[in-house]
Amino acid sequence: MSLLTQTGIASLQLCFYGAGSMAEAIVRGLINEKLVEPKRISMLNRQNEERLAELHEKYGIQTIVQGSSNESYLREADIIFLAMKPKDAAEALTAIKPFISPKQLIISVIAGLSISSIEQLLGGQIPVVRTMPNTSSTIGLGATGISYSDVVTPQQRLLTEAVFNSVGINAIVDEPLQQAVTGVSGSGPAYVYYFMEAMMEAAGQLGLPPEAAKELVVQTVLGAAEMVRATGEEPSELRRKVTSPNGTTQAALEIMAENLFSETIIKAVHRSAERAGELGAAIERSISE
Ligand SMILES: NC(=O)C1=CN([C@@H]2O[C@H](COP(=O)(O)OP(=O)(O)OC[C@H]3O[C@@H](n4cnc5c(N)ncnc54)[C@H](O)[C@@H]3O)[C@@H](O)[C@H]2O)C=CC1
Ligand SMILES: O=C(O)[C@@H]1CCC=N1
Repeated sequence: MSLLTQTGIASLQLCFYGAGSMAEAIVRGLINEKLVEPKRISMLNRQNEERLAELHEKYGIQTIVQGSSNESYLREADIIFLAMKPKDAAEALTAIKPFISPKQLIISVIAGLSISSIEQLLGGQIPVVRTMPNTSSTIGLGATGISYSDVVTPQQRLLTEAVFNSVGINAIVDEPLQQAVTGVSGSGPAYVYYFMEAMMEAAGQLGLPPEAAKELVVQTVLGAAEMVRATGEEPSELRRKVTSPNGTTQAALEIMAENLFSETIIKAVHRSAERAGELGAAIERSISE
């Protein structure tokens, strides 16, 4: 029997609270992987019927604007995913508290929001999972950091890991390390896209047609990531193999080093992690006010 079958996930009801890009990424992954039937997934949003209609059309999931029949979807869900922006979290969790019971599993994807803040807002005995996924979950290549509250059962852990395994890989981390995960893999896809944008711009400046530029850049990034994965070699070693003495790569890397490429990336990752802490602290302040 597969791990997924053992968890019994196919018979559960899942409710996503917040209908943004992260919720869509996970839903799309779950449906593509045939882990859960669309009719077992509901999604609630504060507003924006158009967005919900689009998601219903695209995935066949149940979509509901907050205030209509959302109460029953929340009560009946076995797993509730919290997927609104950090600034909306305190208000949203306060609003759903009356419909939540300790039989349910809460999985948050909200940057910075601590397990203790969720417990404060929803009540202490509810099993809570804090995660930091990324948007590559959409295509089954996500990377998710997972942390559990003390009352999450071994079965609920299996279930959580099955969900995030179905949309990529995951790492179980101590909760304080979720800020680091945010800086590395939560925000990480954006750094890679930024790098690709710059590569494509340079390709255009050098005369390559946009389509060829995009294809070459995409394949280069894909190939480089796959080389690290498939060979098991360190990126520094693979970089050395590309870099002929006094050749073209060395010339390019010298420009990068002169312009503090490495230091800039390191600073950026630290800043993202720090920002996750700030977002969490702002929620904590709003709870104690
Ligand atoms: N986008 C990303 O790459 C990642 C995002 N996250 C986290 O996921 C969460 C959502 O991010 P996105 O999907 O990018 O944001 P988004 O802005 O695309 O979606 C947020 C959704 O929540 C809804 N919402 C806001 N207040 C609500 C309320 N009171 N009740 C119900 N729905 C409400 C909004 O209408 C919107 O549809 C954030 O907390 C973010 O930190 C985590 C990892 C990666
Ligand atoms: O930018 C953000 O705040 C979210 C969290 C990680 C990726 N996106």
